[in-house]
Amino acid sequence: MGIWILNAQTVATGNELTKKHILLEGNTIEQMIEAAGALPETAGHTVIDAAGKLVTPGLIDMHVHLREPGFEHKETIASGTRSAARGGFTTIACMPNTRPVIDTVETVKYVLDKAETEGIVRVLPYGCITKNELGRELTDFDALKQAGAIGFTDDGVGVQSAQMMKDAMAKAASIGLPIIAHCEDNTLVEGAWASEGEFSRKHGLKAIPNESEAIHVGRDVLLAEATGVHYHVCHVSTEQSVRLIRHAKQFGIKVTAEVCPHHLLLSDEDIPGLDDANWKMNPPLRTPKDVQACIEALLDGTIDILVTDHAPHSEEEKAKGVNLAPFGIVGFETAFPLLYTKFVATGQWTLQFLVDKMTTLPAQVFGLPLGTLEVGKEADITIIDLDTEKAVDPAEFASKGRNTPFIGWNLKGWPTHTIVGGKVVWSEA
Ligand SMILES: NC(=O)N[C@@H](CC(=O)O)C(=O)O
Ligand SMILES: [Zn+2]
Ligand SMILES: [Zn+2]
Repeated sequence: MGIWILNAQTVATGNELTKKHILLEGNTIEQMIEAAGALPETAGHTVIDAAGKLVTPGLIDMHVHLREPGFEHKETIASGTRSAARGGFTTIACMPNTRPVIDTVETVKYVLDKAETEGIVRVLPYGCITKNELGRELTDFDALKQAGAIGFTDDGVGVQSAQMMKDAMAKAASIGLPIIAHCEDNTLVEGAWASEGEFSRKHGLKAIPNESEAIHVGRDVLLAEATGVHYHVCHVSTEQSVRLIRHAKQFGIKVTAEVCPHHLLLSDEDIPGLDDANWKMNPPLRTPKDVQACIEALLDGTIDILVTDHAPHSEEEKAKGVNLAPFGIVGFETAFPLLYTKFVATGQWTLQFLVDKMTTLPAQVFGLPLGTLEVGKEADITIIDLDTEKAVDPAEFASKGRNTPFIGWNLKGWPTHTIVGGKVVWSEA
């Protein structure tokens, strides 16, 4: 018994949609037929009527924090994957800044086992670049790869030593896995949480300059050139980083990059004040000029993909005030509606552009056999209601985290069904 998705509106080119009936059997897409004339014979199958809805390849998020092991009060693999599914994501790649960090075979296996038993979407773990993310000693890349790590990153902190980064890149290149870099020079950011801009000036705050990010990007593209590694830049947020990535790509350096919805939709000038830590994230919200540069970079392909950097924290932690609260905001359950409403519904992006940046392109960048709607491929599918407008209400989140600056935003583009390997893992109640 399979699943027939009837009258699915799939993305053709631009904003054009093609109506199809799609049959899922086992874990694969078995048939896709033009929806014209009589309906297919559906007896013996589950039927989902997708009339009027958008049907896309399952969304892929290559930068998320699931917090397990160690920070289960913030999120677990169970709650995090439910949050992902509710946001339409079928595959997520999780960062290793847990406790313990994911720097051993055992911890990689722990995450994969938990994902298998308690998760509801595909979970791909990254391993640490350095032991304990301390920047002093490389982890065992061969062993971590063997255990299932899909790349290496010390996300949460930048690798401060150029020599350490170069060694990491050389090793990663030799085993064909990417380095995913959180770009941040610690000597330039100490004690600050807001970026250099109107907001920090107005409030007399010590500020994080754009160079703190871009210095690492500039250093690392040179090291990537020298080592031949696939180098992927995390959460790009500055005009300077964009410029360096664009330049590196022109020279044929194997660099790819990601950007988060919040760095495309919010600037430092939107931060309402000093009493809400839901506006505190790393990298910080930058100036309107940086926001514009990131949007342009996504449009011209300098930035390859969209990610959420879903970073849940508890309400108690975020209530400590802007100076003490941890950096980070949740992202799974608002990403698609935010981007659809603000960029596609306003006519700035095509639907195809948005969907590609969240499906086909992340799969391509990381070499995953996912991200397309084709017969014979994995039946990972997201069904989305593009019409119903609803306000963001964190109380409805499946995530344990409620830390979002987008509370109350009226959005369209809410997922209604998330299908992983031919199974409906989440659907709207
Ligand atoms: N993005 C954040 O603000 N926080 C992330 C760390 C990170 O992605 O660097 C976290 O782990 O909370
Ligand atoms: Zn980071
Ligand atoms: Zn992160």
